[in-house]
This record gives sequence, C-alpha cells and structure tokens, in this order.
Amino acid sequence: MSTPILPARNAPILQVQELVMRFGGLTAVDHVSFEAAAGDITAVIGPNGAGKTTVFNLITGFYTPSAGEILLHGRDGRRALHTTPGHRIAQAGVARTFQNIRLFPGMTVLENLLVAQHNRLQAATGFGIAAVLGLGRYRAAEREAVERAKHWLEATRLMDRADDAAGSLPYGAQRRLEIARAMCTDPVLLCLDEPAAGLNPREAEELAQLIRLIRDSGCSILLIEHDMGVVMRISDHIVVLDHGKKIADGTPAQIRADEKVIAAYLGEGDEDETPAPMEGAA
Ligand SMILES: Nc1ncnc2c1ncn2[C@@H]1O[C@H](COP(=O)(O)OP(=O)(O)OP(=O)(O)O)[C@@H](O)[C@H]1O
Repeated sequence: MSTPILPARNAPILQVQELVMRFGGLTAVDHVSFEAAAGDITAVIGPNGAGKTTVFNLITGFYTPSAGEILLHGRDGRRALHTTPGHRIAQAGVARTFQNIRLFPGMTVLENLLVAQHNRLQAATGFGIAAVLGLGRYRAAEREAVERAKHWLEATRLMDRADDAAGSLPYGAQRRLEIARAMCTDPVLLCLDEPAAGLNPREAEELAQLIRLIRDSGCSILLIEHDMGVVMRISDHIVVLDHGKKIADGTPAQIRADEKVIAAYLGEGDEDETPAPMEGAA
C-alpha cells in the first residue's frame, strides 16, 4: 500500500481561502478560510444550517464556489480543487462518505470495494487493444486491488461478511463499509459527512477508533459530525461555522471554552437539542 502522508506531518494538506458559496440571494458560505494539517483529524462543526455540508460539497467538487480557493497539497504537489471537475477530485486524492449511505446494496461487500477501484484498474488496462496488450499490467493492478480490499475489510472488521450483499449488513456495518470503500481509492484526504449519525454509543466508539486508525495510517481526515462526544474525543483541530461564517478555529480545549461557540449552540433554537452538543464536549 502506498504511503499517503504528503506533505510532511503538520504542514497544510488542505487550504481553504476566502471561500464563498451563494445560492440565489442566500450566502451559505461567507468568506471562510481555514487549514487542515497533514496527519490531523480536522472537524467542521456548527449548528444546523451553518454551511458545513456546503463546505464539504465545495471541497469534494459537488459545487463550484462563487469565490475563493481550495488548495490540496497531495501526491502530485499543489492542486486547485476549486477548478478541478468533480469526477477528477478522487483522482487528486480526496475521498468522501455521505450523510445518507450510498453503497451498491445488491453487490457483495467485496464487490463494493473492488468497484471503488475501477478507475485505477481502468488506468492500468488502457482501452481497446491496449487492454489486451497490457494484460500483465492489469493482472498486477487487479492483485493490488484485492490486497487493498482485504486490508480494509480487516481494518473495518468486515472480512466475515465479504461475500454478503452490502444491503443485508446492519446499519453500523454499512457505515464502516462506506469508509472502507472510500479508503480503497487510496486517498490523502478522507472527508466524512456525519459518520456517527444513527449509531449507538458502542458503534460510535468503534467508529472513533476506526477514524483514529485511518489517521494513524497517514491519511488526513476532514469530519463533519453532530456527535460532540466523538468530535471532542478524536479531533486534533476544530473549525466552527455559524450562519456561513467561521466563528472559531482551534483545539478541542479551545473550542469547548469559546464563548462565541457556546452562544451559537445555545442560540440554536430547539431547547431539547441545544444542551446536547456541548455536553459531550465536557
Ligand atoms: N443546493 C442548495 N440550494 C439552496 N440553498 C441551499 C442549498 N444547499 C444548502 N443550502 C442552504 O445553505 C445553508 C447552509 O446549509 P448546509 O446544508 O451547508 O448547512 P449544514 O451546516 O450542513 O446544516 P445541517 O447540520 O443541518 O446539515 C442553509 O440555509 C441551506 O438551506
């Protein structure tokens, strides 16, 4: 497996500069700047509607920003993600999971992991006659794809379900499979969109361990998460958005004590829900 840390640990792997996203008259992301360091878990948090998902969609190429820059310092040096077409973002080294699980439910667990590597296999084969002439190269790439799938099946404890249909897995296992699938593209930056949503406390703790393991393997992580217990336990760095603007940026200890952050969460409106986010932070 290739070593994903590039650049050196703690140097920025992602730089978001003065990012703006307007939907008609609404400014969902308003001049947001932050950096994610290589080898870190960076969390983006904030109350509902703060702009977190929009920032993710901009970084992962689902949207083109109205203004601003997103720079990735990946294996091929500096890459401007804000001008990279969505279908090229994975190639640049960015993988993501979704709030709503998006697996191929009728395919087996293993097939889901192999399909994720389709682009790499295709690149090894070439097209037409090159595919035939390049058969040896293809076989080597295929073996590597199977090894990579096995590695992530083990890491996500899904090896014993490898031949089962993805749709038949329990919810928590499907979440882990989504992460395994993203890791099979060998990213330098993994973007996780609410990975703990719908998990029970035991599953959330297992997920936290898995995310730490991925970070320790050298892949940098960007995380949107509502479960403040998970965020505060595993994040190296937290960026807080509110109404599209960045209101804080720091370590978990700094964020927990930040008055603007506490005020933003207390002002969230739903009194049943508001105390919960910072409770987990204690
Ligand atoms: N495609 C879109 N078209 C119009 N408005 C949008 C679109 N996507 C997001 N918005 C608006 O942008 C704002 C930010 O939404 P976003 O989903 O990024 O927030 P969020 O912080 O991820 O919220 P949540 O925690 O509820 O998922 C909201 O007011 C939302 O209604």
